[in-house]
Amino acid sequence: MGQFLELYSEAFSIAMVVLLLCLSLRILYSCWISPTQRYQKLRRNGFKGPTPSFPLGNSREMAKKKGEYSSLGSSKSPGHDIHSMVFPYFAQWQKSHGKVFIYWLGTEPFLYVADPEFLKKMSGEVMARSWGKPTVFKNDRDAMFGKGLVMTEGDDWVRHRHVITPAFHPTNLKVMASIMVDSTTRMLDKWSTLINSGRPEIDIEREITTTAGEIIAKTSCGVSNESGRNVFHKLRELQMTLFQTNRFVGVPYSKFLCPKKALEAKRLGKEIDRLFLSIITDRQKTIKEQPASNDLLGLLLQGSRVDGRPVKTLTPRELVDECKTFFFGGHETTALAITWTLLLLAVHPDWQNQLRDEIREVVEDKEIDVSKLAGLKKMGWVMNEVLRLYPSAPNVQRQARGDIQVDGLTIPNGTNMWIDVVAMHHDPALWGDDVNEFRPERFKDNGIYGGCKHKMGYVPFGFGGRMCIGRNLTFMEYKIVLTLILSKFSFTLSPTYTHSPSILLSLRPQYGLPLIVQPLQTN
Ligand code: HEM
Repeated sequence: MGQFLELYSEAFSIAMVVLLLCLSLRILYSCWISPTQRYQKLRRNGFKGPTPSFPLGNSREMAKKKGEYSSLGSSKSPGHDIHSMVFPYFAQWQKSHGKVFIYWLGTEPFLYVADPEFLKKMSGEVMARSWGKPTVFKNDRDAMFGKGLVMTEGDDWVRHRHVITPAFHPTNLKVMASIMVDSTTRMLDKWSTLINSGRPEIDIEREITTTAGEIIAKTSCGVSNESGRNVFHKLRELQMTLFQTNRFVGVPYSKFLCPKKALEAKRLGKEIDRLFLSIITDRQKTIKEQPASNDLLGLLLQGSRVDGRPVKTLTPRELVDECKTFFFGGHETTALAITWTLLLLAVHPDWQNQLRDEIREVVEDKEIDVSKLAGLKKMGWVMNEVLRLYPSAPNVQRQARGDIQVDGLTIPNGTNMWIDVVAMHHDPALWGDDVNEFRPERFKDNGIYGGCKHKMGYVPFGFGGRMCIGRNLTFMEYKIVLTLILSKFSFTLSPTYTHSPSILLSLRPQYGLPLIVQPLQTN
């Protein structure tokens, strides 16, 4: 017996040593050998960039530059030259390495691209289904997007996009207009009450974000007030948890460096999944009895039934991820586009008046008729110009799923891409000397490219086959919300506003947007 125990403990010790050795080799490989090999391959291919240190890559330098900006960057008056405010490290590196270079988040190489011609050639080499999304972000944001459309790849992406695209058809979106009108009207009634009680200063960012959250809760999966608010709060909490202490993206095993954050994100993610799953199963149960509902989830559920029988499309688990994707991707981006618009209109009262005149002409003081929204041309230019100066989605990401050739250079398989939308939208070489001025009329005769010298230089909704699927929903919501606000109120910038655009996944005003709001004088 004693001999057996001795043999057993010897075998156990050997197994432990082998296990530790394997673990150390694995850590050594992921932290050192693999990144060094990739670094050398990129350099051999002619890609330069700031020198990384392992295992943090360039993250420390980025955090330092960001910190320097935070102590200097904000100002009282809104200047629109924001690239060096939001991405001070990229602005600095561009000076020494040009518009295409490699930088490192932890041990992950990122190809930085702010050159539209390079972007055109690179995207011309790859079909939409063959693009990947950076694995580091997929892992980091799993609780938020799961395997929803934003993060899927290959055949799965084709299937998801194929099933979801019809739901965003303008005919389906039209019936959502009344939800948008109702939610906005409720918000404006609240503004009237605030103004009447002597409080005309309103935090517009918070108001618009809440209303857009309510709109997306109803238009995406038909959830109204209480359950919608619940999901909305949980998603918001999750976003804060994930992005406020986001120092170690790309660093191997960084989950273990911030275990509290990782556990909290997991807990919130599971709670949100449970809420959505119960909404979806309830809807599936009632789909036979109830008439078709017109929200996105209802359309996806109807699409998955032919002659009353289910056909192979999206599973309940996949629908949960899509609902999360619509909910998150759909409300904040649109809310911020409206928020930045109200800032710009507050400092350009001439444009406030021009839009009001246009609304009077096109909508004629009647109830909003969706078919007339296309007639709000100037409002369209304003939206394009706002998304140029303050793109809600400040970057677009990809990952190479095979070697890509561009101008004789090889971008190796696995390289991540970071397309700097803010840089291209603020590049005087593409837009001219007035690049940092608010001039909506630049979109008047120049269509959706606004006179940009290169068609890939204006990409607020991304590019190629993976371009934003929700843009028509945004156009409609933007025009409805703005029409209702401008028809009732005028507004100016509050002296308490501090201009500090910053990134928390989306581009937002760091200290909110306080405006002084007044009811319009009726004649
Ligand atoms: C101002 C509003 C919006 C902006 C600026 C915006 C921006 C973007 C951008 C830049 C992308 C990435 C495109 C690419 O990778 O090339 C994207 C993708 C996506 N957006 Fe939007 N978006 C907005 C509104 C919406 C709305 C309202 C929804 C849905 C309700 C939505 C759902 C999605 C989805 C599902 C994708 C992934 C598409 C795919 O990979 O196939 N977005 N959006």
